[in-house]
Amino acid sequence: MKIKEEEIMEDEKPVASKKVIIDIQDLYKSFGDNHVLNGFNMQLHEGENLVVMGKSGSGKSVMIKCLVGLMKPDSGHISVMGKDIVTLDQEALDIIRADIGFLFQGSALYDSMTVRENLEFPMRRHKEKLANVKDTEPFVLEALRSVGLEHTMELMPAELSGGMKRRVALARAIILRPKIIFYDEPTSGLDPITAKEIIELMRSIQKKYGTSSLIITHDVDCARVISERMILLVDGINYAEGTFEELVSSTDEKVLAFFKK
Ligand SMILES: Nc1ncnc2c1ncn2[C@@H]1O[C@H](COP(=O)(O)OP(=O)(O)OP(=O)(O)O)[C@@H](O)[C@H]1O
Repeated sequence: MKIKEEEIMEDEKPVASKKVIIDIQDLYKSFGDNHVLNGFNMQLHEGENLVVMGKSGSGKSVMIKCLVGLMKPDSGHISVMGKDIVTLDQEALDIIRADIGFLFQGSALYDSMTVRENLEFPMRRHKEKLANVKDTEPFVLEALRSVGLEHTMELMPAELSGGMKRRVALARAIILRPKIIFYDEPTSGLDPITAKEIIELMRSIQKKYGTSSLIITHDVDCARVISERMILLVDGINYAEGTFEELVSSTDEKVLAFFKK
């Protein structure tokens, strides 16, 4: 039986046929003689979990900074949700950033603020996105509920375990209902069981909110479970791309080096 394209549900479409939400073309960035990005390319599709792996110092943070407009590339094209990041002014960048959730390495909660205040922080920063919202509490509660921590609203970060802090940071990343989430080493510093719980939460959040995720990780187990596609950043380029299974069965030494424990 022949199925018409429009009969295929959006989330059943193969990744490559989904809409591109981030497009990086031919990105170059050097610091003096240190040529960090040498023509890097990357596409993130709507609803996709894309893992980028690269060894320490390979330029992952530089790439993310260029992506959110914190750093200007030497050359190349970066489009996020259809907007040309390199040419946007501050105000336009802020509007784009309100649609991006960040889970920073090590959670990065403000120690002097309660869980509630930590979650309210991005809401205050991006007031324009929530112009009609008078009461922040339903947002805070819903985000905390998504990570199973609604009872921690009035606690201080010091009263939480490492895994709970990471969950609160995840709740903060989704509070503005972003279209894209950047995860920077989401499982670093966690024991394997807690790391697994965080990965499960990332999956459930993607299902619930339909977000697209860009995940920077060194954690091979995390990459295996979460990625639909992977890009290996080596020598400043997207050296290899494919599913976990495709890359792990590669015969290329530089590719295999990522999967050796
Ligand atoms: N502002 C800067 N000025 C000069 N050099 C920089 C700057 N930012 C980054 N670099 C250099 O760019 C290279 C890539 O750094 P980057 O932080 O992107 O690596 P990374 O892949 O994120 O590493 P890690 O996994 O350790 O966080 C490094 O050699 C770093 O010294």
